[in-house]
Amino acid sequence: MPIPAELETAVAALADVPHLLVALDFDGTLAPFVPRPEDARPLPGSAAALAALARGSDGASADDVADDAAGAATGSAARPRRTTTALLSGRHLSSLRATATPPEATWLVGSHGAERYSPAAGEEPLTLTEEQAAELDRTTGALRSVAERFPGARLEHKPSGVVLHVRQCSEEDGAAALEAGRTALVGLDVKVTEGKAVLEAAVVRVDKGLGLAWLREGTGADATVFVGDDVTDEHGFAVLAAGDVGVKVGEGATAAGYRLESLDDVTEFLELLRSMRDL
Ligand SMILES: O=P(O)(O)OC[C@H]1O[C@H](O[C@H]2O[C@H](CO)[C@@H](O)[C@H](O)[C@H]2O)[C@H](O)[C@@H](O)[C@@H]1O
Repeated sequence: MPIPAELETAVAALADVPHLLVALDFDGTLAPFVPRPEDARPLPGSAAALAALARGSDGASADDVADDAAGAATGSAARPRRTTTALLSGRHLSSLRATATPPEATWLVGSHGAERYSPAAGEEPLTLTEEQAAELDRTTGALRSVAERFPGARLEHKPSGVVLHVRQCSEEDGAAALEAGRTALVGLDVKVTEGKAVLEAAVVRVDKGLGLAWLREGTGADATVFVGDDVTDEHGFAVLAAGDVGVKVGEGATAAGYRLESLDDVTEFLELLRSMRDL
C-alpha cells in the first residue's frame, strides 16, 4: 500500500529538523512475527534504511550530545543537522542485540524501558532489590507451572521479568494458558503486560512512554518519529508532542497520528525518511 499522503507531508516537514530522533519498535514493526523469539530478524530493506539513518548520528560523542541538548534548550541556531536512531523494544537488551543486530550508533531501550543503552555512555546497570529478585523468583515459578500444563507454551526470561509465550500452542490451549497465567499472577507484586500471544510480568514498573522520554531527553532531539505495532507501543505514542510523528503499524485503536498497514510499508516509510534526511 502506498504511504498515505498526510504521512508523506508529515515526513517532508521533518526534512530540516536540526536533530531528529527515529525510534522504532522491533517485533511486528521491523521484524515479522515468528514462532520462536530468537528466530526473528528485521526485513532486509528496513535494516538497510535503519543503517543509513544511523549514519546521520555517527561520531556523536557524549559532549556532542550534551551540547546538542543544551542548544535545543536555549534555541541557539547553527547546530549541525543530526539524525539519531533508537530501538524501543519489549525485548531484553541481549535478545534485542542478537536478533536486530542494530547499527553501532543506535540507542537501545529494552524490557519496555527497564534497560537502557546509549552509544556514548554504554549500558545503564539494572539492579533489582532483594524484594524484587524474590518476587521475580516467585513469579517465574508461578508462570512455569502454567507453561508446563499447556503443550507449546514456553517462558522467556528477562532481567526485569518473565514472559509466558503461547504462539506455538493451539488456539484453545493458548487462550487457556493466558487465562491460567493471569490467574497465577494474582497477588504477586508485578506489572502485568499483555502483548501479541504473550503475557509478561515485570518487577520493574516501566513502560515505553518512560523509555521514549529517556531517549528524547538523552539525545536532545528537536522532534521524534516513533513507529510501533503493539498495545505496549501506545505508551510511547501517548508522550509524543506537536511536531512529532507517531505511526501505528496494522489494525487496532491507537493514539498515533498515522497508520501503515504492513511491515513492507514500514520499509518504504523508513526509506522515505532516509531520503528526506539526505542520508
Ligand atoms: O516491543 P517489541 O520489540 O515489539 O517486543 C515485544 C515482544 O516481542 C517478542 O515477542 C513477540 O515476537 C516473537 C517473535 O516474533 C513472537 O514469537 C511472540 O509471539 C511475540 O509476542 C519478545 O519475545 C518479547 O519479549 C517482547 O516483549
